[in-house]
Amino acid sequence: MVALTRAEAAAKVMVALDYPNAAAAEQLLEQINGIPCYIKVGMQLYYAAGPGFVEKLKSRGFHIFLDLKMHDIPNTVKGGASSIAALGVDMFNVHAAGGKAMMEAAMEGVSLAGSSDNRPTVIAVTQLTSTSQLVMNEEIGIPGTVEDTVIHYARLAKQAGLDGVVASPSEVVAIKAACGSSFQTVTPGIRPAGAALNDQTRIMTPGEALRQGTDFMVIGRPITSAPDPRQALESIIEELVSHE
Ligand SMILES: O=C(O)c1cc(=O)[nH]c(=O)n1[C@@H]1O[C@H](COP(=O)(O)O)[C@@H](O)[C@H]1O
Repeated sequence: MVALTRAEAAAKVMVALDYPNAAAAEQLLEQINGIPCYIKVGMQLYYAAGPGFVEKLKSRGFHIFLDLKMHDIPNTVKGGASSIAALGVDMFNVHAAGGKAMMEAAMEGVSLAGSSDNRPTVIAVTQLTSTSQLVMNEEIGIPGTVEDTVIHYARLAKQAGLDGVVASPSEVVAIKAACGSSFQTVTPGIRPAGAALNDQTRIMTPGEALRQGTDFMVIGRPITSAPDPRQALESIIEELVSHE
């Protein structure tokens, strides 16, 4: 595997700013100031701080993944995607479970918002990384293996014209085999060795995830709940740089 520079490793990490307000998010951004990682804004922060906060982060040069996981009828998702694309974020997501027509509508919404040259990357959530095989089969009612479901959703997302999927790192190799190496994989469920699992079930360490060939790793609490978030992020980057 080709060794990563520190900047390349940092650019693979998407720090999840799961905070209740802009002030708390700003505090974390201050702590990790100067580290060239991606920033993920999810529903907790977006619903509290709004589009203005996202635009502010963009104007300060951050790469933003806006994680609102849209899942609705195609017309509504088209409108939502158009509004998100107009914000100028770099990436956003929808749920693959909404189906192909819904995902195609998301792409249509993006094209309504502007030129295809600088459009956001659009990805589809497959099976949430908090979902175990048992829960998927017995509670949600989807038969088969999690990997089969993830691959089914990934193929559907590709057919709809999306750029990639959100999945667990354990599914990356199969996704790339099914959809091609340029089909992007964004993987939450990342836990450095010894870190608390919290509500995640399909997990891997940063180094293992890198070895699977993931494009981006979404990491929240292992950084944001650490006593020293900057040091936690630095040590994840170090693990990626030194991983063989
Ligand atoms: O779309 C996501 O980002 C996402 C999909 C998924 O399947 N699992 C998942 O954990 N996420 C997000 O990734 C982040 C993971 O956070 P931590 O579990 O704290 O590292 C959270 O912000 C989740 O909302």
